[in-house]
Amino acid sequence: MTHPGELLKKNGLYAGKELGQNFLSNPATACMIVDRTGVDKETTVLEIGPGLGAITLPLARACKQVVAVEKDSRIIPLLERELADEGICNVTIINQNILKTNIAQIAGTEKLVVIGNLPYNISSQILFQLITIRQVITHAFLMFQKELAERLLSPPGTKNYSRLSAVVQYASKISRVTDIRPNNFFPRPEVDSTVLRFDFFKTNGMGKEDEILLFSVIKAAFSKRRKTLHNAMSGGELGLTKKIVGIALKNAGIDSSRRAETLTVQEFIDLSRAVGKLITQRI
Ligand SMILES: C[S@@+](CC[C@H](N)C(=O)[O-])C[C@H]1O[C@@H](n2cnc3c(N)ncnc32)[C@H](O)[C@@H]1O
Repeated sequence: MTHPGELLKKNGLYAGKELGQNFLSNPATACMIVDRTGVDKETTVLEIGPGLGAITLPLARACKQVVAVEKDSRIIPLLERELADEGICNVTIINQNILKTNIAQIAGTEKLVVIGNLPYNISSQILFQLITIRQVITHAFLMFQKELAERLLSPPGTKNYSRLSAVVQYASKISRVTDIRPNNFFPRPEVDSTVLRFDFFKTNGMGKEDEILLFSVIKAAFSKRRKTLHNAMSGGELGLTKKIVGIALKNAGIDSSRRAETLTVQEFIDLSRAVGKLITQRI
C-alpha cells in the first residue's frame, strides 16, 4: 500500500475535510481490522468509503467479493491503480453517495458484511440507514470518532445515553473491537477513533410502521433532555397532547416524572406500543 499522503501529492490531489477524508496510513492497523472481522472466501463485503484502499486491499485478499461505495470520483482512478498493481480483481467500485445507495439491491440474494472507516460527518446517518435495511446485513464493523462510539455503547441511566444509543441498542448488539490513535491516519485527526462491531437483531415482531413510531417516540423523548417525559413528549412532531402522553406513560407502567435517559430499550418499546394504541383509538 502506498502512503496516502504520497499518493495524493503525486496526483496533485488533497484530502477533503468535507468528505471526512482521514485515510488510514498504517497498513498493519488496516490488516488488524480486517483480521478482526473474520471474513472469509464465502463473504461478500460492502465497504463504505474505500478511499485509497487501505482496508480494501487486505479485505479483498480475505473475502470473496468487495463492493466498495465511494463518493469522491477524484480518488477512484488511484484506488483502481492500487488494486490493479496488487493483481486484485474481486472489487467492484461504485461511485455514489452511500446515503443514496440501494444497499438491498447490492446484496441481492446474499447477506452482506459491512465494513467502513466512516466519514465522521455523516456516520450517524449511515448507521440509521444500515438499521433500516439490517435484514440484508449479518454484521457490521464501523469506525467512528471515539466520542460517538462511547455514546453508542452507553447504557441507560448514564450521561452519554442518547437518542442514537437507544435506537442502535434496539437494533443491534454492539461491541468494541479496538481503539485507534490519531497517528494511524493521514491527515492526522485531532481525536481518537474506535471500531465497533454491530450484530443486528431481527425485528422482534415489530412491523415497519411500529419501528417508525418507536423511533419517533425515542426522538420526541430525547428532544428536551432536561424535561420529564411527560413534558418532553407533549406537542412536538408527534403532536400528542399532555393528556394522551400521561395516559400512554401510565399504560406502559412508566413514571411520568422520569427523563428519557433513564428508559431502557424495552421501556421505549412499551411506551411506543401504548402511544400506538391510543393513536389508533383516536382515529
Ligand atoms: C475516513 S475516510 C476512509 C478511507 C479509507 N477507507 C481508509 O480507511 O483509509 C472516508 C471515506 O469515505 C468517503 N466518503 C465520504 N462521504 C461519502 C459518502 N457520502 N458516500 C460514500 N463515500 C463517502 C471519503 O471520500 C473517504 O474515502
